[in-house]
Amino acid sequence: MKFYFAPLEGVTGFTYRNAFADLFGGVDKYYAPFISPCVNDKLKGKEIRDILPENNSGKVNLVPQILTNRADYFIKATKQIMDMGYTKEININIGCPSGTVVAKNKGSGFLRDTDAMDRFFEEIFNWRDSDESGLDISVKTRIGVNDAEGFSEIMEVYNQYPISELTIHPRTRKQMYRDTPDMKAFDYAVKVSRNPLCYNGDIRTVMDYENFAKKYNVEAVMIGRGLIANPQLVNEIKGQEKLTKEMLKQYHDRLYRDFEKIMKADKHLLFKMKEFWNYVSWNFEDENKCAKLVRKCQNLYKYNLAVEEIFGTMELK
Ligand SMILES: Cc1cc2nc3c(=O)[nH]c(=O)nc-3n(C[C@H](O)[C@H](O)[C@H](O)COP(=O)(O)O)c2cc1C
Repeated sequence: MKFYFAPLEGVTGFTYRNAFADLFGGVDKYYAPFISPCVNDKLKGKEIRDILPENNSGKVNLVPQILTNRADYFIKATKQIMDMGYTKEININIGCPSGTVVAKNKGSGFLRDTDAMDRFFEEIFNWRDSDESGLDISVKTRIGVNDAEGFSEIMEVYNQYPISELTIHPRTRKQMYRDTPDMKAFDYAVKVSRNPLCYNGDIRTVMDYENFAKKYNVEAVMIGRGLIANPQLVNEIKGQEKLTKEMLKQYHDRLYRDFEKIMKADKHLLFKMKEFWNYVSWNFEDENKCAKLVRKCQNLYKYNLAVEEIFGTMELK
């Protein structure tokens, strides 16, 4: 099985990925949060900062991701990204459920128009084949907008193109991150997909992974929140030691130091670290108390006291 780190916009940026790869690793590929190209000729500044090779450690096997429903924007952005050295694989985001994205028929909003998807893929694969670059084009998708009824039509579109890997997060846009993944829809994809599949969704523990792997014979799984919460998860799956408080403390301190260097104001650092605890508190026996201790901090002084209390007095599950 291959293991991929899912992209989480605002969370798994380069600072985060570099620290993770140094301290834990074990992941075959890291998918970068989406870049959304627009009418401009070039992606600039903030749009590409996250994937600049100089910002990404050599330990991070990074796959850039593009969010668009326009073949011309995709091709233009991909050429620029390939010039930066990313010539192996580009991923297309057809899953983002955010309101502003869906309103523009992008991300999971694209799923409501399978004819438009078909035209988009035809154009980009024609370009890819004529370019002879050998670039792999992979896709990360949800299973529908309001329900999964149109999923067979969506799969029909994917099946017409040589997508190098189709990652399925079996939720609809409407579900956002609620409920459980729709494994019936995933079963259907396993049955009909002509392209290699990767599963994504709610793998948070070794047991979750083992239950999945017992049942499915896919080549890869992509893990997001579970791996942010427990950075040792993939290593544990591979039989290494369980996450310890010391590992978690080291990870915390590294991220704190690295974010401190690039954040302009204390409140930004505080926000970033609170976000980290949104996930990491899952590991603690009393996860609600842990989350609350951090959430109520109004400044870095109080935050540091709270972290000291957590690591000093609270135990992992
Ligand atoms: C805050 C947040 C940001 C996300 N950003 C992206 C993104 O940029 N691109 C993408 O394909 N998916 C994005 N996702 C979806 C995740 O990659 C993943 O599909 C989802 O969290 C389900 O997997 P998990 O249960 O392993 O976390 C995001 C999810 C969250 C919660």
